[in-house]
Amino acid sequence: MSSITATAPGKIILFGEHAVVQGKTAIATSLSLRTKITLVENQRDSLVLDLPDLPEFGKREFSLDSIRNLPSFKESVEKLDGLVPTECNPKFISELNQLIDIKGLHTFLFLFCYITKCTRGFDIHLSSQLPIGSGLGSSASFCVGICAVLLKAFNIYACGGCGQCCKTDNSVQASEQPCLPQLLLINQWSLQGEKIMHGTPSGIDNAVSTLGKALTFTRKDGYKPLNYIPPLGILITDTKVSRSAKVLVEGVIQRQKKYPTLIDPVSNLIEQISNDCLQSFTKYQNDNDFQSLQETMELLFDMNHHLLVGGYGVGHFAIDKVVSITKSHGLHSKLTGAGGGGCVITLLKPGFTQEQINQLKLDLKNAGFESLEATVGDIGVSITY
Ligand SMILES: Nc1ncnc2c1ncn2[C@@H]1O[C@H](COP(=O)(O)OP(=O)(O)O)[C@@H](O)[C@H]1O
Ligand SMILES: C[C@@](O)(CCOP(=O)(O)O)CC(=O)O
Ligand SMILES: [Mg+2]
Repeated sequence: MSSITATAPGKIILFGEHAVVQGKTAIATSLSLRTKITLVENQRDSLVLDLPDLPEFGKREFSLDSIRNLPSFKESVEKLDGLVPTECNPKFISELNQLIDIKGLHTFLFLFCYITKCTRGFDIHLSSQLPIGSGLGSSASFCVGICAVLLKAFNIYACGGCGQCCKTDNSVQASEQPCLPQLLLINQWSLQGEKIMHGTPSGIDNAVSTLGKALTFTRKDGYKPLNYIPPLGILITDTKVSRSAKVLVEGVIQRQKKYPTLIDPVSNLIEQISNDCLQSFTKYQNDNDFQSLQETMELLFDMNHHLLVGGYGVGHFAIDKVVSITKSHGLHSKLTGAGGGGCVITLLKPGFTQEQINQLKLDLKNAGFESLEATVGDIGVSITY
């Protein structure tokens, strides 16, 4: 078998992070920063995994027997159907922890075992343009890429193997976004992986990494593609403060349980912010009044940010510093993703010159932060084979 490669985009959440876990509407768009995974079958009945972005792991080899012999392996995977995404058996997770105590590897090995049943050996390399643990959905793009290549390698197709998913013409290297049924299968398997990463993920991160472009999301109704988003200028700044999305998500859940009368109004107001954003997008499509759109978006950024910090408690002094620096340039910012560090998004003004952007980036750099150049609305997961 020749190699199979998948790339999956990261994302920014414009509005609604954490509130989406509470069942509210969030709006997310994909980024041009992507995770790439390449898989080649080997004849050594082993899994050779190369994760250069995880220095504590690096490159290691697992004999498939060391996984197959885990006590609950057989009961966990033997009855599985690759077309039916299944949540990980908690017993199996604790046994994987005996094998290796790095959470991301539990996610990888869970997806590998449940989708492939450890029947064949592979050399796998995964790396990303995304900062890890920074609110740009690196975990989701990690899961989406893994699921895409494994389902492809084992010819597991929700569509039964349509022409879009199974190019037979060997003359050219096929590079395709899988068909929608296959995208939905990848998305659902990825959500199972995100459950290990995030504990209680809403599903928005894996949805936008799978489908790309922009979408609205609620836990009840899932995703709805956004057919149009205005050409907003967004600067992404990484505070370089690492944090655990799982801990932050759990913290908001516990705070809501403890103070429902205080937190539910916060979530309801964030829902209103998301809805007002959608209305402002539609208004702009009709009246082309960018000034009015910018003014509304700046207010929505400020409100959502302060509700995340004051209401959900997911701020951080480094985030405050980034917001303050951008404010000194007359700009409005909000944390994106789980918070507690990670990334901040800043709404650039239409008339901002490159010189002004460079000065802003220099001020942020001098304060110890790193600004990322990325465009929004990239395509979703893509497979080359
Ligand atoms: N390129 C990568 N290589 C290895 N592991 C990765 C990579 N990207 C993400 N991960 C996994 O995802 C975890 C980060 O997930 P999370 O805390 O949700 O951050 P994010 O906000 O980036 O999604 C990492 O700790 C690691 O386990
Ligand atoms: C905080 C949350 O709304 C988004 C998490 O984003 P990230 O993993 O920090 O990129 C959690 C979720 O929706 O699963
Ligand atoms: Mg994540």
